[in-house]
Amino acid sequence: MKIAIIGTGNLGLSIAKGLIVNNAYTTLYLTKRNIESIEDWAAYDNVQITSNNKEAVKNCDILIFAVQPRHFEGILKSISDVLTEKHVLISTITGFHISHIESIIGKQHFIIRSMPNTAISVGKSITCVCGNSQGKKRIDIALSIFNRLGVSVEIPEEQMQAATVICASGIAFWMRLIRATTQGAIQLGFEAEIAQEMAMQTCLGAATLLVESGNHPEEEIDRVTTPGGCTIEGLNEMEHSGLSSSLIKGIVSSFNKINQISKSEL
Ligand SMILES: NC(=O)C1=CN([C@@H]2O[C@H](COP(=O)(O)OP(=O)(O)OC[C@H]3O[C@@H](n4cnc5c(N)ncnc54)[C@H](O)[C@@H]3O)[C@@H](O)[C@H]2O)C=CC1
Ligand SMILES: O=C(O)[C@@H]1CCC=N1
Repeated sequence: MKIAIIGTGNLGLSIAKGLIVNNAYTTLYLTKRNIESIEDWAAYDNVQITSNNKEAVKNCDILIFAVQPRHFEGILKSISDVLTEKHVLISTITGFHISHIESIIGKQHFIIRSMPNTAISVGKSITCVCGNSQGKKRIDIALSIFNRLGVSVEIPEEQMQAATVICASGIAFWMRLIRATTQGAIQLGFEAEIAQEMAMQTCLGAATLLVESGNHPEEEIDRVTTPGGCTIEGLNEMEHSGLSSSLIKGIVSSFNKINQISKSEL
């Protein structure tokens, strides 16, 4: 697979790392306006670095766009004359609707909208995808790329904003929970390093329990909460302080914001 990542910033570089570690390309082009910070990546086999998007498009079949929303339209216009029927376009751009992409380059192209997260760099992204009517014919290509870099699911485009909050912003939400747990552990007397190790591994253990058992979280909670014990004491105190409620309110705020951003992109 000849893959170009157009816009190699935070997300683009995470995708590049995932592709390189998993050996999931034959040729990989990484583009950026100022390539200085990514030049070292040219040391990997068959990785080309350029600021010339058209060159990357001409030499690749799969185009993954990871630029800020405000830059996307201009980039699409600038490459539209070199797009051909071989190209599959995969956008990761938040709030940028497929109809908007079609209005710039036409409906005839294979267009896929995706929402990965930065854990794609370690092969652990949950990536949601959807396509235009042409793109649906190539959705398997997108799913197979993203399945090598984690788990992917096809969802209706209407749910893409919600998926962005839960899956992409979700990385930041879970990081904050891990950090707060670490701070609690430090207060209980652990050194920062071991405190973070304990918080991370417990988080990983909890998620793995659910992934592997298919159980509901409350079933696993019941196994931990000894009647009259310390776990239920702590959990109830967290809930009195609004743990679940504050998480849900944060998710809804994030969703409202993404809808606002998305409207201004239309
Ligand atoms: N960061 C994240 O966790 C996620 C980001 N997204 C979306 O991915 C997109 C990129 O986000 P980030 O990586 O965080 O942004 P970023 O600002 O770190 O990266 C964007 C990159 O695009 C480059 N760029 C700008 N104009 C260009 C051009 N004409 N040609 C080539 N490269 C150009 C910039 O130099 C920059 O390196 C955004 O639309 C964002 O909404 C989606 C899911 C997760
Ligand atoms: O915060 C943002 O707006 C983008 C979308 C999801 C992750 N980063």
